[in-house]
Amino acid sequence: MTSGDGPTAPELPGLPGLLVVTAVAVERDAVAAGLGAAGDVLAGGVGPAAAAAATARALARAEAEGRPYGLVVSAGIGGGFAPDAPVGSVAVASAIVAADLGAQTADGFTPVAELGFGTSRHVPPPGLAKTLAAALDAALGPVLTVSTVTGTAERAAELAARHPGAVAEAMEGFGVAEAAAAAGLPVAEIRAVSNAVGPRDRAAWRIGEALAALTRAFAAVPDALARAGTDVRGQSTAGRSEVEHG
Ligand SMILES: O=C(O)c1cccc(C(=O)CC[C@H]2O[C@@H](n3cnc4c(=O)[nH]cnc43)[C@H](O)[C@@H]2O)c1
Repeated sequence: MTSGDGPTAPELPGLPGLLVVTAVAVERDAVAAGLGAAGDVLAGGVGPAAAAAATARALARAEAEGRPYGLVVSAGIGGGFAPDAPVGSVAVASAIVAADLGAQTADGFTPVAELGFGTSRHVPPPGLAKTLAAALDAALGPVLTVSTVTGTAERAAELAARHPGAVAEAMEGFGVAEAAAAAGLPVAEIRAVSNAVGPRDRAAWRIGEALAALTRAFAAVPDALARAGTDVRGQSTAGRSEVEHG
């Protein structure tokens, strides 16, 4: 269900709920079309800061209302690293990495953790990530969070070299993960690939194809979560978020 559509699933006390956070409304609707009543879907805005703020607010509100979530998933379209994640495919994060959070000097890039401040990486439960990837026929690897969409082959090569095995980049995962971590909740990230990470060619983005892949992927998520032993149920009382974007 989408956040704000009112009660669509029975309240199941004691079972943790699923919150999926997308950037914009078309992604939210694509996820909700696949997921049905198995979770709440919120469009929280583009970029890590908007995503973190919207996620934190939704989690705090649910907790205050006595219906805490048990799992948070960042989802939407994203750029795919060749050859593992071609356009139209799905990527699941083995790690959610803030790829441009740190310091850039003539000697190169230093992640924020190496500077002694916080972390630039969140790791979803490994069994959950593996099970999701298998069920969704998805590439499994680090998914990078960037504040600036990669637009050159040089930058794509730099990111791939710094993050071996990276399968995708997007702009919200790390923000969602920071909010989930602050609430003590596990996080996952699922991206449907709309474009290749590389030289900017906005006309070549296949957004419709990626949104269709997102819907198909989320139709398989409830079974995958059950298989992974992550027992989540749709919340019945989520109100419309005041932080809806799209
Ligand atoms: O065309 C541009 O220059 C441009 C600049 C900033 C943002 C955009 C967007 O369209 C927002 C991207 C939106 O979709 C996700 N996304 C999709 N592909 C990528 C990618 O290759 N790299 C990073 N993010 C991507 C992202 O999560 C945003 O929500 C366009």
